[in-house]
Amino acid sequence: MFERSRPAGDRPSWAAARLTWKEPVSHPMSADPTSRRDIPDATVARLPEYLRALSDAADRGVLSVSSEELATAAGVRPTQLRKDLSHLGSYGIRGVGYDVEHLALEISRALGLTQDWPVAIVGMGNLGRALAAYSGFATGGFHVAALFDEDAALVGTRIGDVLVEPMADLPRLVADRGVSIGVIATPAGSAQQVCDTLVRAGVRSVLNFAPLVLSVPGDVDVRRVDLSTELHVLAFHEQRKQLAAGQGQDVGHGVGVGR
Ligand SMILES: NC(=O)c1ccc[n+]([C@@H]2O[C@H](COP(=O)([O-])OP(=O)(O)OC[C@H]3O[C@@H](n4cnc5c(N)ncnc54)[C@H](O)[C@@H]3O)[C@@H](O)[C@H]2O)c1
Repeated sequence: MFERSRPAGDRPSWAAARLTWKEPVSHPMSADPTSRRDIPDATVARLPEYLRALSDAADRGVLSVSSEELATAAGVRPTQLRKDLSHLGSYGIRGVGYDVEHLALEISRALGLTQDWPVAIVGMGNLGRALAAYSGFATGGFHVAALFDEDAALVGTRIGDVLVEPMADLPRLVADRGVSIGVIATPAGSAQQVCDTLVRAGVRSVLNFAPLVLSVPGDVDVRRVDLSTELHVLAFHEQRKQLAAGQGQDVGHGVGVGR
């Protein structure tokens, strides 16, 4: 159970809180922004889950949470949570726990979500259109700044307020709109070429939905999202459970190399 609460709705919105948040002068990370590099990658990977749990708590009007409550909501051990949050300089208060809003803002700041991130999406097919229309981007400081496709029939159409632009205009629009993150939603066959175009235009962070490993210069970060991989892992565990229950069966599917 979460400890203290106030009525949902009687709190500033996350967006408003993000905009009005002021760094405490004495905070270790405000004194030296480069110290954020000391947060281990595994901790960084768990921070979004903590933020989601805190956001859920705030939506219910909860003011403070214990490390046990937050750990349970995020699906980690309390010791792991405390260790992760110690990298942010957040130790909570004994008997009170963590202030939900303050911790959410600290995590948002550590993740870089307190600033605006213009995103460009390339490939306006089924997936690209769904991503472009996804309103959840805006809550993290991300906004869809540009959309691109090579298909002349799609260029000039709109998804929400944003026009689909031709690939030839990508370098200029990426520069003009300060795009910092590129999303690749093209078929695998064109993803490397699209990635090269984004990188040449100055993009240094790429979210790749196409099923292939991209080659990029050392200063470019690539994250790959692959639902098939997640399903494969689930299938593995499901198979284990079935075998343990004595009902395993091989229905003769080939190995899934043709994603
Ligand atoms: N990661 C995941 O979990 C996941 C889920 C679904 C789809 N996908 C992948 O996402 C990609 C898109 O899937 P989809 O169903 O939207 O495909 P789609 O065929 O509907 O759309 C692809 C779009 O990319 C455009 N395109 C192709 N080459 C291009 C290029 N060189 N420059 C600019 N635009 C180009 C096409 O004109 C088309 O509009 C595929 O690689 C697919 O495998 C990944």
